[in-house]
Amino acid sequence: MKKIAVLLMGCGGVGRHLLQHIASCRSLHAKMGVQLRVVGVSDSKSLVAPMDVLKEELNDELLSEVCRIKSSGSALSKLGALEKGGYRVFNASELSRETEEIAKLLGKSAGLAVVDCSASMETIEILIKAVDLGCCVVLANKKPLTSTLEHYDKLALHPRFIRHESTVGAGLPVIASLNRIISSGDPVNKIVGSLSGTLGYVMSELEDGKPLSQVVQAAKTLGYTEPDPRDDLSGMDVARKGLILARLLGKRIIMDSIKIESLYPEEMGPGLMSVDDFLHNGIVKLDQNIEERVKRASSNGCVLRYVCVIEGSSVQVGIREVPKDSPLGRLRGSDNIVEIYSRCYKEQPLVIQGAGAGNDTTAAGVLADIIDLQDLFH
Ligand SMILES: NC(=O)C1=CN([C@@H]2O[C@H](COP(=O)(O)OP(=O)(O)OC[C@H]3O[C@@H](n4cnc5c(N)ncnc54)[C@H](OP(=O)(O)O)[C@@H]3O)[C@@H](O)[C@H]2O)C=CC1
Ligand SMILES: N[C@@H](CC=O)C(=O)O
Repeated sequence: MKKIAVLLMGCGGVGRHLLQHIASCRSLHAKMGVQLRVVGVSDSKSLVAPMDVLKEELNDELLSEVCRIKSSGSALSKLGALEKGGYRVFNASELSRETEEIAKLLGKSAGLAVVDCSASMETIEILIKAVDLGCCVVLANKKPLTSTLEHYDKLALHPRFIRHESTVGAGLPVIASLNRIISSGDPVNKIVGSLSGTLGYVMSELEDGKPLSQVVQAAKTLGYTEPDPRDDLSGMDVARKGLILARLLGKRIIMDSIKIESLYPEEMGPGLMSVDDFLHNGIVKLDQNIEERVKRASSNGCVLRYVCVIEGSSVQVGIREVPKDSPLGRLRGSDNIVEIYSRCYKEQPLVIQGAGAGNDTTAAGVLADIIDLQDLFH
């Protein structure tokens, strides 16, 4: 049986679903000859790990307790250090050092998949160290790959050791499809897509006459939004996905070069308003303007979609009026659509479409990525 050791950073909606999927797929994975050993779970302030990561793992009962504690809104540290329970809890000041320690112990020997299901910039350093120590990395978090080109190059140094399918299109096989096209030498000329589950859902609900403030709240409850929904509404999350795809195509682009259209004004930005204040008081002020835009588009036989276009060395993201009866216009709910134009897919693009957000599908994408690494483990 091949054993894949997994260290999970981030135990929010996606991370918890991943742990649940790992536990519920035990017998399926056993039939495939693979066993996942969870040797660490961290949130923003603590890390829980077995006493001896070389021989032990966090059992499913403990993982279920981790999920219960985190879904109740508590910190992982609530688990307490019950040494006789066979695990240890490290605090915030020990978090990075102990994560690195586990990477050192396992990276070059049995192997380790360091999985980033946080939404943090702070994981970049530890991910780079993990790569240096021979670990594999699996990302749902888009921030590491959309940081500086220097960080990107370090993370993507060994392409066989990195998987990040869920960073674009959640569980949809966008990255895998693009990698196949790239490795066949088929030049990609253009990618057009609706890459945000949140904005797709928001735009199609607005068509049904619902106010923006209400549908954004619903998207958050459904697990589609980023922890701060302004990351979606600013277009930043889509820009990150566009940048990840463009960099995969070999384009040396940085975030500042991307033209991004925001759905809210600067004075409602993160530095100036809390998330709660924005959701309860700020966003209602935007209802009328977007309602008028939706009506204007409708009178032209169109609907609004938040579109990403990658062509040449340019990435642009913003609202477009598209015909109701077009592939983009027919998109409903949190579905994403990605059209890839290349030499082989010239007149008719390769189209990938389906659920593009949600904790379940995103975690499924992460799990498939981990299993895809199995040939690197013994
Ligand atoms: N939901 C979706 O549809 C999709 C999400 N993603 C990506 O998945 C990621 C997770 O999203 P989601 O689960 O909704 O986010 P949540 O906010 O629910 O969870 C984030 C988790 O990360 C933890 N965290 C923060 N900083 C660190 C750190 N330095 N080290 C370890 N853990 C840390 C948080 O800890 P604490 O609990 O202490 O705050 C929290 O447990 C995001 O990057 C998102 O962009 C990608 C595709 C689709
Ligand atoms: N917030 C994102 C989640 C997936 O990346 C989205 O809405 O698409």
